[in-house]
Amino acid sequence: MATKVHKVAAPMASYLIRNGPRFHFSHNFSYVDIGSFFKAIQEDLNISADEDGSVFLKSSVSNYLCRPKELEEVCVYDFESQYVACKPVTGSLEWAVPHPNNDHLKVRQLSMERIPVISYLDFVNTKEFDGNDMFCCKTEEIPPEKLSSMEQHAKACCVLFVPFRNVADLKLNGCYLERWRKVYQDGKLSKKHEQFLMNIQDCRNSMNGGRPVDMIERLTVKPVTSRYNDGYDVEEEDGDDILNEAMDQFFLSESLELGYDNEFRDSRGRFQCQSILTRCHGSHRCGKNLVVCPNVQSSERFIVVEATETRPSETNETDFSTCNRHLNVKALNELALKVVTRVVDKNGRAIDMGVNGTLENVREFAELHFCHDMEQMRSFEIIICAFIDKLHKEAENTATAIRESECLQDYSHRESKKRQRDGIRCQIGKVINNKQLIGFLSGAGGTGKSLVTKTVSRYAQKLCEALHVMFDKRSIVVTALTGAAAVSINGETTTKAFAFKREVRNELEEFKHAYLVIVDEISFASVEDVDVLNQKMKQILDNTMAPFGGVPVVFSGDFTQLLPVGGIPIYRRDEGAEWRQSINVFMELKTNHRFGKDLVWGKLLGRFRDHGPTTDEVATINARVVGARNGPLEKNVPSDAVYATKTNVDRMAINDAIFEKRLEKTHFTDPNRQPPMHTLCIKAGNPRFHLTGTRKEYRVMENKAQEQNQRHVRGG
Ligand SMILES: Nc1ncnc2c1ncn2[C@@H]1O[C@H](COP(=O)(O)OP(=O)(O)OP(=O)(O)O)[C@@H](O)[C@H]1O
Repeated sequence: MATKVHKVAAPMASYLIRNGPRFHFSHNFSYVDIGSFFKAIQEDLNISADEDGSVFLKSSVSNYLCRPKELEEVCVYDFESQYVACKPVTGSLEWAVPHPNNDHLKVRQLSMERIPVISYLDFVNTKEFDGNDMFCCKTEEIPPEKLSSMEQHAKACCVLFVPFRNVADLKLNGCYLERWRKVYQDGKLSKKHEQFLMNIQDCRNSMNGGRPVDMIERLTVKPVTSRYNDGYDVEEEDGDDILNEAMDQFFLSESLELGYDNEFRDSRGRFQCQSILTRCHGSHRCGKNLVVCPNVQSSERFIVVEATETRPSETNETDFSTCNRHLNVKALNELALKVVTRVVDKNGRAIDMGVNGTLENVREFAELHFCHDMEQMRSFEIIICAFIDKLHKEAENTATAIRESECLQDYSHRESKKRQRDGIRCQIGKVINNKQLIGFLSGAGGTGKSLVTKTVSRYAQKLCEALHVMFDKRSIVVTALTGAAAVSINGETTTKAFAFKREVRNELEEFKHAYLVIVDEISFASVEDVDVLNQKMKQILDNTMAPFGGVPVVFSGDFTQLLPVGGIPIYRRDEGAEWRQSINVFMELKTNHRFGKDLVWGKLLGRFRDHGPTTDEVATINARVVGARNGPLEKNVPSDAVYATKTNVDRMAINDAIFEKRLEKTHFTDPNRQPPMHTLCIKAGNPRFHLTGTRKEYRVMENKAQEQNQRHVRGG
């Protein structure tokens, strides 16, 4: 890790370690190649050199095998972390067995331990022999296929933690497993080594397990077509059973001491699953999923499902077996009659609800999610109605085939359903004036633009699921002009989604079920960007007649925020006229929700945006400067405060200061003491200044790095 606020994940830390020259490290590393030990074992650990003196075994292997007599009881792990083969110095130890480089190398103990870097791929996943028993303690009869993976696992463990000179030392009764078992049972494995092994095994066992899928792919809801045929009952699944099961899991897992890891929503979007790394001695577990309800505060976890509308589906003639990606009018008819469930808290307040695509339902959903913000509610209504309208259109396109399959049904019954659906569609269509929506969702930062677009996706996802229609990253194409904005709305960049930088290939298949396109951070778009988007969408969707290929589009952003890099902004009177004219709905959000805890500040920023600062407002800000007269004191700045700085030099200085504070708490001033294992300090700069982890040296290095960077910035 680097500082309190800038943590480096394990893969990045490992990358930095491997590509070190540019960085300083508080700890040293040594690579333990267990693979070469395995290879040497095959050759019976036979160390020899031929006539011209070339060594048969890898040096790390021969170093260990010839280690001095004093180190007889030292295992590979400790040898690699505490000793080194080097030119003879006072106090260095003699090899016990003639070493291939006997004449110019001896063994010396390091003053500062190194961290052995071990590849967990050399270990076996303990799931292969059940029970996650790393120490292979279970002695009951083991099936032969499990025995061989246990043996392999025991071999790796023995090589690392059992002192040996020859293969016989690693085996008992001819097998590694017996030796490893004995070592553990005799208490010869230290607690420290046990912990290291557990860490390695955790990495190995969790490989490819629980890795969250692509953020965008997570949205995909696959249609479940067989449910109806299997007698699947909507009311039953929406009822208490699923909830009780989820809550059972939740309470069960709460009793454990857990560290949270990944989070993802279940496919129904109702519960949030958290996958957790758990670890217990003995019955060693690696990962676990638990389910919580995302909308409920911890004090209000008891929730019930209440079906407020109990009108049952009026027929049982549903046949969704043909329904896959394709919508049909019948499914839409059925949906309007479906029970709409609401999840309520213990006080009876609704906290989540089902969807059925009617205008009434859309409005209720909006009320639930936007807490009386009328502009947000209206914007949501317009955008989601454009989506639903497109769904109806697609259903109409597939209607011919469906009608044929329905020809044996009672004509009048079919007609009455059609009338009902036409009524619903008419209401939805009116909201968007029966036009292709090309909307602009605007509002200052914090007014909830992202929340509106996310809620649209949420409703759409639920609706598609209820319709048994595939919902994926192309059902609503969520894009943003910048990568950072794209990540924050779980989308992709507009450039990537619409092939800005390459020829359009055959994307129609991928996009033919696109019901809505969202383009966020539109202030970053230049006039050319919008033009390219229009052309590309026409090409991809194979529809040159309608703007943007005929799919509803919502541009979202705030022109008082950042401008395009190097292009002409689209709000310019002349150049952006075409874009402005294409917009047929303008939605502006006005209530700022980001500053709920500091309304004065929120209002002040709002006025800044609209009119520029007044003298009084400048005075208000100055009164809040840390250290100013009557202003807040530095010691009162919360430790998790976010800093905005103008230059990288300031940013670095602040980060360094935070890090320095942490070191004060965790590191010793004595340079001879080992830096603690919990913090690995990696710092860019000149590697000549070696970071040993003491506070004093760190400060020296920090000043040098600072100086260099200052020079760099000034010079550049
Ligand atoms: N109706 C609401 N009720 C409560 N909180 C809300 C509401 N609308 C938005 N928020 C909260 O306000 C914060 C800002 O919302 P959001 O990020 O959607 O704004 P934004 O307009 O997209 O901002 P920016 O332009 O900076 O990206 C978020 O934490 C969001 O959850």
